[in-house]
Amino acid sequence: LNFQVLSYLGNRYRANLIKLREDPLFGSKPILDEYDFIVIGAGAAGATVASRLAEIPEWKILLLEAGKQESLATSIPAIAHYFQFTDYNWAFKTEEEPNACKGVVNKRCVWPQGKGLGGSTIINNNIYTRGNVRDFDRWAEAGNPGWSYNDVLPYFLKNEDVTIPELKRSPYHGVGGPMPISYSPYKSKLVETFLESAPDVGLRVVDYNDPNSHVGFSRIQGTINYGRRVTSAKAYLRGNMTNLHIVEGAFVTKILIDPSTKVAFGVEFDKGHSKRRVMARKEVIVSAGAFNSAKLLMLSGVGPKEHLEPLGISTISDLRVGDNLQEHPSYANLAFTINQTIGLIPDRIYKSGIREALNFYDGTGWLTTMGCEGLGYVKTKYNTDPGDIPDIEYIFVPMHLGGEEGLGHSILRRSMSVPDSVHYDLHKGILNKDGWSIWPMLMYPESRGQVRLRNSNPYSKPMIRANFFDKSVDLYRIVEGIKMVIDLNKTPPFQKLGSTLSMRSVPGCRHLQYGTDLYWACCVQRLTMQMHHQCGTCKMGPNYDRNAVVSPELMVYGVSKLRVIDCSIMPTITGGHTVAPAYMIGEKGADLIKSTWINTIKKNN
Ligand SMILES: Cc1cc2nc3c(=O)[nH]c(=O)nc-3n(C[C@H](O)[C@H](O)[C@H](O)COP(=O)(O)OP(=O)(O)OC[C@H]3O[C@@H](n4cnc5c(N)ncnc54)[C@H](O)[C@@H]3O)c2cc1C
Repeated sequence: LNFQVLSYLGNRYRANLIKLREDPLFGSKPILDEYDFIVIGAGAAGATVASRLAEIPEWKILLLEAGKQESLATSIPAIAHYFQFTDYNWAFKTEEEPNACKGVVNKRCVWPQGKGLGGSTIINNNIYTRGNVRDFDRWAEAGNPGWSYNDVLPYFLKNEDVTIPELKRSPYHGVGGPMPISYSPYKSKLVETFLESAPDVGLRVVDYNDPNSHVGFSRIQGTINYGRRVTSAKAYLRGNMTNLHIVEGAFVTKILIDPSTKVAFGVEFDKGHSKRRVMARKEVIVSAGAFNSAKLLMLSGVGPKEHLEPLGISTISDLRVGDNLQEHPSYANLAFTINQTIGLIPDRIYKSGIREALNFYDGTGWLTTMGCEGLGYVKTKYNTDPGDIPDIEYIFVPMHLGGEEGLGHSILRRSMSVPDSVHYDLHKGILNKDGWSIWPMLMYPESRGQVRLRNSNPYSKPMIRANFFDKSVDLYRIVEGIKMVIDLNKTPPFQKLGSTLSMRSVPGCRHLQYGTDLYWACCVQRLTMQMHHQCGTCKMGPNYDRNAVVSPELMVYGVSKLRVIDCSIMPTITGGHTVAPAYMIGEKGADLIKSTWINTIKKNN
């Protein structure tokens, strides 16, 4: 019976694989010498662009992806963090930071980015949030026509297929798009407590993706279907598009740009042990994510001249590539314990592994959880905006970091690079005890970081300076968020569970009085936690913006036939997690390309 079940699962998995070119397993066609469009990177934005371009049957499109296909295991939302320890992760790290990451392993914060057909959507946490109306209106006000909230809303809707019954009729949700949006089938009792506590702090339960109700608490809308992860590859690349050639294991090392005409005409990439060149008749599109898009442009001569020339790279267009890096820092070490066994304790759940596997097969059970279950959008005392614009996001997790001992051993906190000694000291006495945490995430950082080449070798990882808390208000907004979470714990719904804050202080901050602003600031600076929402490194802006890398049409300044379409184009980070905006950017980017070339075709006729 077991054999039959396994071979059934194996066959189903194989039937779902994307057919690749030049792969002996699939006996498919060779890569051509020339395409109309070459898209680099099959992540959230790249897969979207490539599949939308393939809607034009006369066009031939090549999608190059450095990583491999997802697997049956990566479709399990609950174990997302494990894949950060596999080759589905580019596994970047910050340099030593002046104001952050001081207590993590080697004082360098880990910075994952997904690698494979699906990009970061293979390893992300499936949280689907779009951000605030003002985020996009500000992009437009900064000289980017076509990017206001009203302009981009149709692209959010085009991506979405909401299956949450109460949201299906909302004009702010899409039905029938490639990306299913649902709640996780698994719901802990603790998330109900979180939602019940909203009125006690003057808030409502809202749909945070409705532009009229951002501030409030909610369950998490997720990019999942029947409890399974849906990646950009699953959503966009499974169709039978014969004009779209998809190649995995293709590491792009350079964009080919004619130095005299400044026209992009192809790419160079490594596949297996061979170096390849493929030409683009119409455009090259860079969708390699905020670190690798910046890196690839710089390797190809597009970037700050003062940085490129000493590395021996001649500058084709002197642009501020790699500046303006933004991210959402947070703090994940608040631990509350409760007196009931209703938390998510991996050890307890893994011990009923067979039952959970069968549940997952039916699209139910613990394995379908995203780990975090609720979001709260709140305003701190630093937020003077009269509108519906929060400055801190609460990420509600029905477990504290001390809850993952035993089976499934400390994967979550290892993914945050918290050293063993700190972890066991901080969670002494509460290991594997039921409880919860809220991670307060800074929504609009004022500090800006930077990405630079380490050298001119395409295989070297870029230098990343996050520069967290360069502006101290960023730090103190998180501190306010922490204090507000501690107050939330005093509300009746949490108190009914005997919820208690663990007051063991963080090693390295014990010289400060527990609970003061200085103490919490020290904790955040030592155990800085990140959301992996890197963006902004190829900033979109008008031609008079000296820091802009791409135009509002996403064309790289100073080079023709070259666009960047991914999170790196964001002028400012959105107020929420970034995958929904990445899909929106991909959808809109594809339309911008179509409007350029379809109009040209018409004009020529
Ligand atoms: C661990 C983690 C958790 C996250 N959780 C959430 C969440 O819950 N909700 C949310 O909204 N957002 C989340 N995010 C962020 C979100 O997934 C990203 O913002 C989004 O996927 C970015 O899309 P992108 O297209 O810009 O880049 P990516 O999706 O990262 O895609 C870039 C692709 O380009 C490929 N590539 C790079 N360089 C090359 C090269 N030289 N040659 C060929 N291919 C190349 C990469 O392998 C990758 O496949 C998370 C991210 C991570 C890493």
